[in-house]
Amino acid sequence: MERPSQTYGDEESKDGAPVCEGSVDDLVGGPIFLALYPYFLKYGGVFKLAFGPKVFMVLSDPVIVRRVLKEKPFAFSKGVLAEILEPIMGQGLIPAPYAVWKNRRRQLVPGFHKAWLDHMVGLFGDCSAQLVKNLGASHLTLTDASIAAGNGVARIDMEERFCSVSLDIIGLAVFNYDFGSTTRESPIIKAVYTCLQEAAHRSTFYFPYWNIPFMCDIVPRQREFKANMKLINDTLNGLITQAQQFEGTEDLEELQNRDYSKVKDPSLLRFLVDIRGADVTDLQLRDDLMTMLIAGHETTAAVLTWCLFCLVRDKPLMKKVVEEIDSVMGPVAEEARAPNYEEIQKLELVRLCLAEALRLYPEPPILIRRCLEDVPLPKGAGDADVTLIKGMDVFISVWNLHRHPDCWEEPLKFDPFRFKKPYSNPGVKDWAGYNPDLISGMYPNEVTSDFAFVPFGAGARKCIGDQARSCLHWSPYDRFAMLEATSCLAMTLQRYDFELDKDAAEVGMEMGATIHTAGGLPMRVTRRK
Ligand code: HEM
Repeated sequence: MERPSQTYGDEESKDGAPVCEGSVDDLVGGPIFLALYPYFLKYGGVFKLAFGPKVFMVLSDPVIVRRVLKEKPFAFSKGVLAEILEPIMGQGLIPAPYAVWKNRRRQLVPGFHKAWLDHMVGLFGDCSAQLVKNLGASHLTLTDASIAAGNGVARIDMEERFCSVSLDIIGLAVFNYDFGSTTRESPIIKAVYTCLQEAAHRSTFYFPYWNIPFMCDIVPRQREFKANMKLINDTLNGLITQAQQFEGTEDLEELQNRDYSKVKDPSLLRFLVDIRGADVTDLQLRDDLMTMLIAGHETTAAVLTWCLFCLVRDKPLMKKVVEEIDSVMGPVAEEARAPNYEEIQKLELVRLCLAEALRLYPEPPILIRRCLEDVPLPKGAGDADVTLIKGMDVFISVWNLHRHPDCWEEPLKFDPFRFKKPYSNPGVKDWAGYNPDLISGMYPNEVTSDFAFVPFGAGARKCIGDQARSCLHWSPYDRFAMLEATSCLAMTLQRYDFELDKDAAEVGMEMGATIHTAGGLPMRVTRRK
């Protein structure tokens, strides 16, 4: 990426980073990660964004991201993100400070062990089968004549469907609670969504008015937030109390080797109650569960939605994907059939398409940190000597990194086959490039790409839904999120053909807007013959 020298910082700052004065129109008119992309192209992989009283360091270079996530993970807190999420997730794993995080992570990771994930593959299949069945039932909204003729076309918002199925999965997996959201609307689901919207609202406000005690009682949206949080907390506390009524074993090896097909409650909550040390409070358990619920469903729904969006716009690629599904799972049958663990391993192209969707449309698109100490940065693709100063707020733009013109050939093109070819660029100092030989298991990651591809984060605080080494007998395929997404996408595409229903949706999404702002993903759905 070539930058004219005069644009390399309008003004040098004490930390050595080029300074970019953000324009109000750019930064408040849409999602901030989109506004940062043109600034990245102009200022490079590290620059300081000054916007009114706020200042953020924006990082979009693989070598620099490696320093922050992998080499110095404990030199940073979650900063602004922790402040926004604390009222919802408390001291859950995502916002938790290091001292709390280290104990909780040690307790939670063994829960994602092989025997449990094997069992989860069955759960992914059951919930996706419900989705597939409901897509079929959607034909009932058409006239009887068109159904009878067997050529009914249903118009369905697939983003909403994928959100429902991933919510049902996470509810059952984490606390054995059936949201049943693919079939009905429940007050608890509404409460969860309203709280998430409130978190998004708070992230755009400069003054945290909700921290003023009486404001929570007089501002209607804050009153609603309080009521919703009470509903969620009462439900989670009820589930924790219920789980505690049964005596379980505390032996980790025994727990990790049990036959889950014979276990009445196979949830993560049950595991945590069985294994928990005397020092873990009910409040900490609640925070952990709430964090899983939020972290584990919209992310998966987003990758499924974007992947389907990209595939419907590339018919030859879609054909190849469907051929792979048919060859691995057999021809379309009357009843939807879920892929088993071995079949998911064979669905390579499906997985690479999901990975490519995560590259182009990462969720979350930005990772937020605050420096707890001064951290000097390597140069990467730039030539400035930059130090992150203690107290500084940092945005790691995964969006920019995944579209970095120095790290990817044709970065804006949806091409899952790119992950099969090596790529290197000596212009990015100390970057080892992309090496497909390093793929072990499901799909490329930060190791394969030397930190140019980090959809699940990296280092100590990497996503727990992408954690493979959770027990003695682990396999590189033991990754909750990708097993779930692969199973769900394969089952959906095995049964239905999809076409985008509205030009408007296409235009909105093409601009990179979030799916929500583009009005979901309206699709015309027809049953495959
Ligand atoms: C495709 C799906 C998913 C994506 C793209 C994704 C992405 C991420 C990313 C980027 C992070 C790192 C955040 C940071 O460094 O600031 C993260 C953390 C986390 N994710 Fe996921 N996630 C997914 C699915 C899941 C699932 C299914 C679960 C739970 C079952 C989960 C639970 C968590 C937790 C607990 C953390 C915090 C880890 C820690 O700080 O130790 N995620 N996720």
